[in-house]
Amino acid sequence: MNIRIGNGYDIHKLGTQRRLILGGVDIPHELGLIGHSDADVLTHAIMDAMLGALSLGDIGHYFPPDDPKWAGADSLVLLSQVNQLVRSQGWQIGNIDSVIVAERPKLKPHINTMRDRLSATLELKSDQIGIKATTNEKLGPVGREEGIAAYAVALLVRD
Ligand SMILES: Nc1ccn([C@@H]2O[C@H](COP(=O)(O)O)[C@@H](O)[C@H]2O)c(=O)n1
Ligand SMILES: C[C@@]1(CO)OP(=O)(O)OP(=O)(O)OC[C@H]1O
Repeated sequence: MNIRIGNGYDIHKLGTQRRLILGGVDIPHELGLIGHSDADVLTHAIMDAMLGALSLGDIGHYFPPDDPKWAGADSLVLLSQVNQLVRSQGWQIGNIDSVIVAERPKLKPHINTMRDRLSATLELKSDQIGIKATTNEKLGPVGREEGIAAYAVALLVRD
């Protein structure tokens, strides 16, 4: 059995007139994440963890932020493409774990929906995806609600 591990990180600024999408879930909040795509930091961190596990580069390589094709992109569509890439090389996902760092809003009520969306996209059982939320205890840019960050690790396995 071959095993590979990867990690991913992303952060986006918060602003008005934007939706807050995390793990493919549209979360009601007065601020949303700013980006070229839908700025779903959790999904971006997970993609980078999967790519990193196989030394396949990062999401900017596959979905360049200056390519108009990805303007407003649904990150779950991009995640599906990364999933196909990983599986096409004979790898399966053992599990993914992640943490979202956000001062507000309270994410706990949305975590299971995020796990359902992500596991459906990745063809996994929802218990193969861990998602936690924590505040940054009001410290730094995330603590000042200037942005939201996410970290992820992915374990890939192959016979
Ligand atoms: N945006 C967030 C942040 C945190 N939570 C939940 O609250 C718990 C305590 O967070 P601390 O940062 O104060 O340690 C955390 O374990 C999460 O369950 C949340 O739902 N949304
Ligand atoms: C997926 C992409 C596509 O533009 O999303 P962005 O919203 O630009 O987000 P970022 O995490 O800065 O870079 C990744 C990009 O490849």
